[in-house]
Amino acid sequence: MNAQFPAPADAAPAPQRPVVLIGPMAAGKSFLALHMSKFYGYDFVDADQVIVSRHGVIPKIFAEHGEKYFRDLEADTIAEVLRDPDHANAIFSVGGGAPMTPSVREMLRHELVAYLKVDTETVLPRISGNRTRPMLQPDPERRWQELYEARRGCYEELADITLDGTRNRPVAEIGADLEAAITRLRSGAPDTTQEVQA
Ligand SMILES: Nc1ncnc2c1ncn2[C@@H]1O[C@H](COP(=O)(O)OP(=O)(O)O)[C@@H](O)[C@H]1O
Ligand SMILES: O=C(O)C1=C[C@@H](OP(=O)(O)O)[C@@H](O)[C@H](O)C1
Ligand SMILES: [Mg+2]
Repeated sequence: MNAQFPAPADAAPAPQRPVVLIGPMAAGKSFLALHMSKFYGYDFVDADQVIVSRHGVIPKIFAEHGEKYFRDLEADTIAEVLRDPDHANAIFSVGGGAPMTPSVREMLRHELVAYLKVDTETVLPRISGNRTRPMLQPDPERRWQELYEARRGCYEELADITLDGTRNRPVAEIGADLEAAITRLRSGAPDTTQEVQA
């Protein structure tokens, strides 16, 4: 939840901050962040891509070092991106499990956070047979549901903006909603995004 928005009317403009995209696996966070860079000119940063570029693919990190090691890399990466002025204009997608790490959750409380909400009908076809997300093994559909139930409260609590990614909505529509919400919040108006049914 963001402490800087809206700024008091008489305050100097706050320096620009990234917008952090959270939500469950395969909601389309990375896809949406890339879309926002192409269509609206934001910097694109994806925490998993940074980790992979430095440490190799995620299944191998989990297999060789375990989840805790990955979570530490993830938390360090997120902290680094958030303090980098070069990424102040980023739409920053983070992995679905990132907000479950207490230090990450604490960082995100001070940032502008958009939660990409999806329904099972949208997401299950995207993860069926998935072998690249270690947290979904060995039964992606069942594991996705379990993790979603365990994590959804955390996503809801952090969200300044809730994006409707249900019914397989096209990324262009979700992106337009995100752009409108960012503009609204940065201008100091309250977010009027309607809660969606998942
Ligand atoms: N709005 C969308 N419409 C159709 N397919 C999508 C949409 N968003 C994501 N996808 C597809 O779903 C898959 C997972 O998306 P991804 O961005 O990797 O999710 P996340 O980063 O949330 O795990 C990708 O193959 C992507 O092409
Ligand atoms: O939810 C999780 O625990 C994970 C989500 C993945 O990212 P996406 O949410 O982008 O798929 C990736 O960080 C890793 O496989 C763990
Ligand atoms: Mg992703």
